[in-house]
Amino acid sequence: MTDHAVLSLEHIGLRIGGARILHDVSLEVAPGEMLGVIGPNGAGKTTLFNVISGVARPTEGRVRLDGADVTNTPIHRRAAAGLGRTFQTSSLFPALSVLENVRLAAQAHAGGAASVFRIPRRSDAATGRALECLAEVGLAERADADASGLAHGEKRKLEIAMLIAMDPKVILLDEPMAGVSSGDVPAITDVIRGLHRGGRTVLMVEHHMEVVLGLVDRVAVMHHGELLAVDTPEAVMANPTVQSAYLGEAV
Ligand SMILES: Nc1ncnc2c1ncn2[C@@H]1O[C@H](COP(=O)(O)OP(=O)(O)OP(=O)(O)O)[C@@H](O)[C@H]1O
Repeated sequence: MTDHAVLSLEHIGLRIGGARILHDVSLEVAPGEMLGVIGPNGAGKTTLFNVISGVARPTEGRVRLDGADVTNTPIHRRAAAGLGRTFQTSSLFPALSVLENVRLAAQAHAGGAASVFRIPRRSDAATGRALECLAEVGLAERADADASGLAHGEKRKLEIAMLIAMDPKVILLDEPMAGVSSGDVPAITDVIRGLHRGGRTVLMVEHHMEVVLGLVDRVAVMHHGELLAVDTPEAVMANPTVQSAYLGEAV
């Protein structure tokens, strides 16, 4: 491992029963880097994110966050150490306002319990932080709307605002464009680009190839649980092994 990696995977392997889900995956991610993870269906992308975030334990190898071995660290402690994963839409509180949802995330990060029964007062520090996060994703003017009334693309922005409120060093985005209408793709792309500009490290699994190739510094290509290539988008697109992994389809 180099001194510079904010996230480091060392020879990660995962077997479930007799099945080899991940095999010898080694990867180093530099601070502030944006890395795309691509690969055909079933390649192991989501499982790799599960290993990084602590949802799954690898059967071989180590995960390091800022140099510290977090391989056996539970999910919530990894989150407190700066590893953030997008909230799914199902984790929004639909009856609360957009602002209140983000404020709960800010409050949870500050050490309070995220509960609908303990909503902090409007004037507190968490409110200010929540408003900043909403401004960062372009949702400030929707602060008072009910979360349930948001359009799908706006909900995605709200999920990202809630993530920012947790102040993560490393952000994992699992298919941020899934279910997003083509009209909303440019706006969500801009929000993700903004995360990166803020100096955060972002890893993104995404099937929408144009989005990935247009956003990331490097692309990691997975196939059958192994890392086939990690390189710039241009080099990956030109890589014959990668092309054959996609069964001859244009990448
Ligand atoms: N808990 C599990 N038990 C058994 N097999 C599993 C388990 N979790 C994942 N797998 C298998 O591991 C492989 C990788 O799955 P994973 O969801 O990580 O792939 P993926 O690249 O994210 O796929 P997709 O692009 O379709 O989301 C698949 O063949 C899947 O069926």
